[in-house]
Amino acid sequence: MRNYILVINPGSTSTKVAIFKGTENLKQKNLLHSAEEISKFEKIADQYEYRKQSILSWLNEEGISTKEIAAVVGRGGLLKPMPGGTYKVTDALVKDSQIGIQGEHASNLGAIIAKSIADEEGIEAFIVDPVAVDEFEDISRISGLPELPRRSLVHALNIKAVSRRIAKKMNKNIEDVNFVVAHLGGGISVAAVKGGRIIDTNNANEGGPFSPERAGGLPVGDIIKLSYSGQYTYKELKKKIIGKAGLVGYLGTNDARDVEKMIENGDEKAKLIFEAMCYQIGKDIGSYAASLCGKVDRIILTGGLAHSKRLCEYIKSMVDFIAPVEIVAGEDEMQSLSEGAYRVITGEEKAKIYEEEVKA
Ligand SMILES: Nc1ncnc2c1ncn2[C@@H]1O[C@H](COP(=O)(O)OP(=O)(O)O)[C@@H](O)[C@H]1O
Ligand SMILES: CCCC(=O)OP(=O)(O)O
Repeated sequence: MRNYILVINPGSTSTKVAIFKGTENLKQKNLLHSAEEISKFEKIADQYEYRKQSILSWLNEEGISTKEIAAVVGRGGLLKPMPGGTYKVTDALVKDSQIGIQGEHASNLGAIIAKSIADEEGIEAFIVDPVAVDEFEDISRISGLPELPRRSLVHALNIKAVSRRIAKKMNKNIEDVNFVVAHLGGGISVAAVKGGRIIDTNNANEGGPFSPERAGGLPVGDIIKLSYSGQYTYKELKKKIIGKAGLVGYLGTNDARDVEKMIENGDEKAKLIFEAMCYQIGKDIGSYAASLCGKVDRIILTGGLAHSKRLCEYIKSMVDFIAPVEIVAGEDEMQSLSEGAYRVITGEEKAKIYEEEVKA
């Protein structure tokens, strides 16, 4: 009897897996991948077989047969720019995930692994609100250099889920409310969400505030100089900006809890850097409030960093003149993935087809 939905959420150092029955989370595990293990692979897509086997072993340990799974749902990656929603994983979607059409990121593995497990069982695979969700208004795409348009690469899954949750709490339809949502995790997205659509955001990999691991927006002239300095290869500089910058670059840790301990022990540098991160987040919230012409019903702080009282208080003191601030600490990605698949399985929503939705 096929009763379960298998949920797969690949991150840079772990793969979160869960088994849902309907919308109830029955079992969840964070399968950790050591830096040593991951570094053996040249490209992210090469990790496919290794991560798939970890998932199958976990199912085995839990005594769950793949014959009990009705559908598989994965986090969607850096595909072609696409509208939000639940998508059936087609061959074209898998191909673009393998290529990493907008870049390399662990989320590209979600669709690849989901489809492979689903195909072996003759069932369907889905992704929900992938990182490549693009609902930008035309004006948001203009960067100042015609060759380099601004791109929407964003924590769409959690941003849309918390937006739905807060709209419900306000007894409002999502179409009738505007939010500025800051997803504050390993990467940071600050987004203007107008009636449920993400109409503008920073690129969470390459712009916006600096984050626990990422540099965020950098002075353009200086980064060109650094690129040609001979100090770094292309790969080294990319890795530095995405994984060895932000809190890691200044303080040697990506764990905000460690930084808070340093501050409590009187470390002035740690205080300055932590507050600079909060300050940059606050400034971007103000900027996206302006994108919404100040018509902001709520500011929402979410992601792992939103567990930090110090961080939330700092940002609140900067932005609560704009709108009331809601804190949704952590993220609801596994639940949101399962719900996206469930809405399709139960016929409440029709799965979108990638090839029909994306521009050629
Ligand atoms: N209770 C907490 N207090 C302060 N910071 C926290 C807490 N829990 C998690 N964090 C921080 O949140 C960040 C990770 O956020 P998370 O949303 O889990 O990221 P990702 O899913 O992108 O890896 C880390 O810097 C971590 O230290
Ligand atoms: C590339 C945007 C998505 C992102 O940054 O995700 P993580 O924070 O999970 O790396």
